[in-house]
Amino acid sequence: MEALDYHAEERRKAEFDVEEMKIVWAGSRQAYEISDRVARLVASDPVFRKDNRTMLSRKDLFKDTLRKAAHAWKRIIELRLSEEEASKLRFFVDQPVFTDLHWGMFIPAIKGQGNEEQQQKWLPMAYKMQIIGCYAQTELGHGSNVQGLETTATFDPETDEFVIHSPTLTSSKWWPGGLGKVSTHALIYARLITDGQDHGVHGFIVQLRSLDDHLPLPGITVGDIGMKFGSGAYNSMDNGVLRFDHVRILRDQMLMGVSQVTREGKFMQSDVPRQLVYGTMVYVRQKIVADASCALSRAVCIATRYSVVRRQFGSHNGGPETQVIDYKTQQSRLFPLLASAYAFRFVGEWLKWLYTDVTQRLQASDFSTLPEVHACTAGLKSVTTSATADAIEECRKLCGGHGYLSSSGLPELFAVYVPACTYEGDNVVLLLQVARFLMKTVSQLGSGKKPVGTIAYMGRSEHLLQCRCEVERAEDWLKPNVILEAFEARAARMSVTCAKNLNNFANQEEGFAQLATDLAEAAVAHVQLIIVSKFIEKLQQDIPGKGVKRQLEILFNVYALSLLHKHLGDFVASGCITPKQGALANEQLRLLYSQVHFDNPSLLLYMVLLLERLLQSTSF
Ligand SMILES: CC/C=C\C/C=C\C/C=C\C/C=C\C/C=C\CCCC(=O)SCCNC(=O)CCNC(=O)[C@H](O)C(C)(C)COP(=O)(O)OP(=O)(O)OC[C@H]1O[C@@H](n2cnc3c(N)ncnc32)[C@H](O)[C@@H]1OP(=O)(O)O
Ligand SMILES: Cc1cc2nc3c(=O)[nH]c(=O)nc-3n(C[C@H](O)[C@H](O)[C@H](O)COP(=O)(O)OP(=O)(O)OC[C@H]3O[C@@H](n4cnc5c(N)ncnc54)[C@H](O)[C@@H]3O)c2cc1C
Repeated sequence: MEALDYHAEERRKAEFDVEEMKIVWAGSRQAYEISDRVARLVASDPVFRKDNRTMLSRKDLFKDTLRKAAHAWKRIIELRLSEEEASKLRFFVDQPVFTDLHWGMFIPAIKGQGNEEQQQKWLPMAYKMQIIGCYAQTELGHGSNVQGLETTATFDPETDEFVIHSPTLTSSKWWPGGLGKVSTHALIYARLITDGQDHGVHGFIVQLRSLDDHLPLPGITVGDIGMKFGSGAYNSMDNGVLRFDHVRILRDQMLMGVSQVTREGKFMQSDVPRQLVYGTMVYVRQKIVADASCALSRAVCIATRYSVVRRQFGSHNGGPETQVIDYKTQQSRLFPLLASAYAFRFVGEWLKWLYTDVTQRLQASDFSTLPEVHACTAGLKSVTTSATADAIEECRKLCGGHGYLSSSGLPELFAVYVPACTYEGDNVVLLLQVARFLMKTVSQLGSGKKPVGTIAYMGRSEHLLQCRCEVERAEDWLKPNVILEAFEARAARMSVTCAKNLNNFANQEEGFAQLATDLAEAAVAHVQLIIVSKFIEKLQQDIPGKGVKRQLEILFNVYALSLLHKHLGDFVASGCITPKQGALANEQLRLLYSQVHFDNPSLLLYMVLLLERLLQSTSF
């Protein structure tokens, strides 16, 4: 049977309503319709072709990218696409490009950290792309440590200007996307200095290139930092280097939404947390979580198609060989990745709500949920991108030799995706931020301050440290409350143990440094609990369509039980489950794999409906 006929056959065998499942994946019928419409628009437009990407030189790749970006902008204007449709179109063009940072960071930063006048001045030009902006925070010497940045912005009361300067080689801005060739402006994060006093890092809008001839302005040295990982991939992006030699900007070019400098040079810190200067990073981190589910679904889609079509060994009496998807080892490697795509999709939907909620609260000067939002965005960005990067590599291996071919789509997908573990915050550094939040919560347990939201379970830690999971048979692991309690007990035990061990150190900072690995692992346990709990909440919603909810329940159990199996040591050490109960969980997982199989290609292949036209380079 031809591969495509087989796919059609597999779809027909689906025991659930594929059309409704597409809506679940997209988040709503409207979102699905927009995605499908824009995906068809991109797939049918030869300008957006991708199959030649890995064969182009860096220069031709960059020209090709500029051409696509210009064509995308032209189509957005011609078709009067909405902001959501335009964002989808840029997403489906699927090539790292300067507009990612212009729309994804430069504009959000002005909206989040600029005052009303600055928004009115800069946003209209940015929306019309009369100026192109980038987000220039990282320097050659500092990326993770934002408070270590060296670029200076010194206020000159004589002229009512800031002098932007790169005092050292390591203060050179290094990495900003869009900086190397395209951006006319940058959002520069620099040390604010007034009257000899250093007020820490703040944002400044600085013009880099002339709007007439695009040449760098006086005092500006700017260029591209060169080839990056792999051919094609992120080399379509002009990540750049930038140095300032006493460049003067007007005072009103400091973003004044969070803090201000008066005409007299007085620094005014509004009564808002200084960390709002980091707000754009929080915004992007929550976007990256949803993006992880997309990248993961693409890799799993390729690996599933291969696994359904590929046959190897097992022929009897000249009959067909065995489909590799029927091997238990293939299933145990592939199906948890399929389940993870859904898990990340749903937690990404929730995180978008959490971010929207905190944005509304901030407008009412309610900062109460800011610490939790920071911990959730940092932790989920870290855990989902690490898992997705590992999963894309696993999908390559699941496809045998073909997975290593560019035409499989996997090498390019891997090369474009893996920097997500680094940009917008190194994943370990972000886990340590989560750990800091966990330790602070544990330290306050006796204070009467009741933990709420995603950390509420910590308020039940006394019970959780004693609880024993009620599992006597494998099918007991199919109960969401049993799984949830196991994950809560594991996370609580790991955090409380770290907190106790920290008390063995006279100096908390020294203790945190010595226990950093344990703290990072406790952070992972906390974040995985959030993902599991949001999947459960999704299943508690009304999910229409024949068999759709049933399939999602199977995927939930595959996701949770495969994690439990992978981290069994943590769960058993927490005392909440016994080795025998762990074995029963693994037995249940094996049973689930056989259920997922018969629907798997349909589950996956409907996702292909959205993406296969974009995986033009996938040749099998
Ligand atoms: C290709 C596209 C694919 C996917 C994306 C899709 C859409 C996205 C849209 C647009 C983006 C486009 C493309 C994305 C691709 C590439 C872009 C990449 C851009 C970048 O990389 S920009 C640079 C990113 N850099 C970082 O993330 C730096 C990481 N470091 C930090 O954030 C900080 O240095 C720190 C948090 C590690 C430490 O900060 P600090 O020293 O000031 O703070 P402390 O650790 O001392 O903590 C003090 C206190 O503050 C709290 N805190 C810290 N941070 C925050 C925060 N952000 N919000 C709220 N609170 C915060 C901390 O918890 C402490 O509180 P406590 O109560 O005192 O404990
Ligand atoms: C493709 C790409 C695009 C980018 N785009 C932009 C952009 O547009 N704008 C921008 O400003 N930046 C951008 N960046 C830079 C990016 O944000 C930084 O690289 C990132 O924040 C990591 O910082 P770093 O490079 O200093 O890594 P480092 O912090 O030097 O990390 C190196 C190692 O040190 C470890 N480490 C560091 N600190 C600690 C600690 N306290 N405890 C334990 N371990 C620690 C890390 O875990 C890691 O293993 C981009 C980077 C990439 C790769």
